Amino acid sequence: MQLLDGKVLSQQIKQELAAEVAEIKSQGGKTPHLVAILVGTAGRSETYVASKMKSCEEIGMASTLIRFDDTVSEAELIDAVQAVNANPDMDGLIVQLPLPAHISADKVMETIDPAKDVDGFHPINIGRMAKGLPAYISATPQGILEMLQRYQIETAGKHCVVVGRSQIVGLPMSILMQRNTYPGNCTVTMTHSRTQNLPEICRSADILIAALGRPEFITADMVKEGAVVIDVGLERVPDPSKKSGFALKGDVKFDEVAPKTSFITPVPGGVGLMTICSLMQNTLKSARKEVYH
Ligand SMILES: NC(=O)C1=CN([C@@H]2O[C@H](COP(=O)(O)OP(=O)(O)OC[C@H]3O[C@@H](n4cnc5c(N)ncnc54)[C@H](OP(=O)(O)O)[C@@H]3O)[C@@H](O)[C@H]2O)C=CC1
Ligand SMILES: Nc1nc(=O)c2c([nH]1)NC[C@@H]1CN(c3ccc(C(=O)N[C@@H](CCC(=O)O)C(=O)O)cc3)C=[N+]21
Repeated sequence: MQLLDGKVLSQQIKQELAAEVAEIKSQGGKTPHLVAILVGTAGRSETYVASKMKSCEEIGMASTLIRFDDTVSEAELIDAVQAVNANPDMDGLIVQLPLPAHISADKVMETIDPAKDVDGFHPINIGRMAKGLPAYISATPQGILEMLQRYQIETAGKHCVVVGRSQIVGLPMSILMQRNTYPGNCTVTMTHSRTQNLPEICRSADILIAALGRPEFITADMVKEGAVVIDVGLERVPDPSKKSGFALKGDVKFDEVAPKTSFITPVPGGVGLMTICSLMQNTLKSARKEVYH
């Protein structure tokens, strides 16, 4: 078993990004700039956004956090998105999810200029990604591809099982793994809560990607000997032995699954850190006008 180590990789990627940002600045170019819109203070959104902003700082990128109370109206939020769209100094925009129930996330996402949509959530980017055209790829799936690539994991012809069909993880992941490029060329099975015989399907996976949000759902009996296991899940579960009162758990029961695998991502320290790197990579691409000209 080898760890797919998000800490090591994200440090490496941040160093590469820092060098690229420094080069742009030394040539008198504009500093790449990521903007995050955060609504309310609920859940872990605040922590994640803070971590994104801090990572930007570390690599010399500019970042702006725009905060709203959770009573903000959809129209006000859309105005804020349009102001970022119109500001040539700002290269990338993320609107942290989830949004309060009275706001349509789809409507807000569709308002983001696809050329600044570094999360890759806009229908235009999802469509372009599916067609294999230049696009911003959703940050978490892109981070997973980067992991597979940097650990040189063979994917062609393998059976990849994706558990979960969310628009931000499972769906784009399943599309990406079947594309005719590396990493890809897999035979993909996409599963969800209505799937029958899930344990059996998981057991036939050479590459198993768990993104369902059910702590420790994937147990050893669901994993083939030698499989590559990618754990996207990240949930808080009560743990009185911890000072904070909770522990972070993935969708995979790590201790019993890890010994059976060839490669596995830890939680924390895996996919989450790669997600943040993808956002910064995409912001740099936007500043360079690499995806949209
Ligand atoms: N590390 C990172 O960067 C990120 C981590 N996450 C984490 O990943 C997890 C998933 O997030 P997200 O994709 O947004 O989740 P969603 O809740 O949007 O989607 C969950 C998916 O899993 C499916 N599902 C739920 N229960 C089961 C089950 N028992 N068997 C099979 N499928 C099931 C659902 O099926 P159905 O469609 O039928 O309801 C749904 O498609 C969460 O723990 C989240 O915190 C998310 C984003 C980024
Ligand atoms: N518009 C939008 N874009 C997102 O990219 C987005 C989002 N909304 N909503 C929520 C999910 C979740 N997400 C994570 C980011 C970082 C970690 C991360 O840094 N994880 C670390 C630390 C975990 C911790 O200590 O809490 C780790 O796994 O080691 C995790 C999860 C981005 N998301």
